Amino acid sequence: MPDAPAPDDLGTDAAGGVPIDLRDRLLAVAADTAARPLLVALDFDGTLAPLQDDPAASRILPAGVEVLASLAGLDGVALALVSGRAMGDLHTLAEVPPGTYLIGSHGVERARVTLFGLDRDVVELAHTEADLLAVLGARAAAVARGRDGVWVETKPTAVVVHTRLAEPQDAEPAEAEAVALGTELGVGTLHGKDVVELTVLRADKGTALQALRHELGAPVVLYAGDDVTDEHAFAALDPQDVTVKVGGGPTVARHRVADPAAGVAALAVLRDALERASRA
Ligand SMILES: O=P(O)(O)OC[C@H]1O[C@H](O[C@H]2O[C@H](CO)[C@@H](O)[C@H](O)[C@H]2O)[C@H](O)[C@@H](O)[C@@H]1O
Repeated sequence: MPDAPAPDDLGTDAAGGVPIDLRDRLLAVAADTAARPLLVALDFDGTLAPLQDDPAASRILPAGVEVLASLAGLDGVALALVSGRAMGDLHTLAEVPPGTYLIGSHGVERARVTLFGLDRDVVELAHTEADLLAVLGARAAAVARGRDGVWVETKPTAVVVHTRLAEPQDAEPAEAEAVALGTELGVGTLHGKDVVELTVLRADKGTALQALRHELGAPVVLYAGDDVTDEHAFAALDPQDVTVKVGGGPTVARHRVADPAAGVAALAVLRDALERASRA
């Protein structure tokens, strides 16, 4: 680690924010008719949508909305968002076209966008899991209590202790206590960017993404993500797949872009090359 170029190296040969190594790989995938259907799978927060203090304010960059719509309209391309967000939240915030697959709650939830709303697999908690989630909510609230900027997000299968708005003297003990709470209660614990997520149903993005690619029969997957939880997906994918880390930090991804805008620019490179290939 890291496999991908370090963030400081990106500017040296980057064209339009898209590093040359990544651009060349995208052009090769677009030209390879055996790489169909091509599954383009993308994380949401920090990848398509720049990080925000308020999670409800997150939106995909406008250029990203446009490129996703055109990618999804191409023959031989399947589009998926793979997020830690709860499914309802993801569907509300993500402006993606009908046909898009949505994987939410880090792989617990699965749905497909249709013209008439969401076609989704319903996830129901057993009584013991629902009771555990209630205990988690109460205990996580106690972790946040009295700490400025620390708050708790509740999801259908998890709770999330957020610390983005907190100073280190509040954030660090809150995160440590949240991790200890997960250990004490024997639940799944995911440590992301200024969040500790405690979940009663364990899943990971890598397992969910590989399941989707096998269902679709996709020989090649492009996956881009920015957070520690996206490393599960990078690690689970195959050598022929295209893995892109967005931003800094250690990664097993093969490629790196500096930020969401550069990630969207890379998707535009792929879209343009696929359109050229379809006309050839
Ligand atoms: O897998 P993702 O799509 O990246 O979702 C992961 C978590 O995203 C949200 O939290 C993150 O984004 C927030 C808005 O930009 C930011 O305030 C927070 O610090 C980030 O960790 C979401 O609130 C979580 O539930 C997701 O698990």
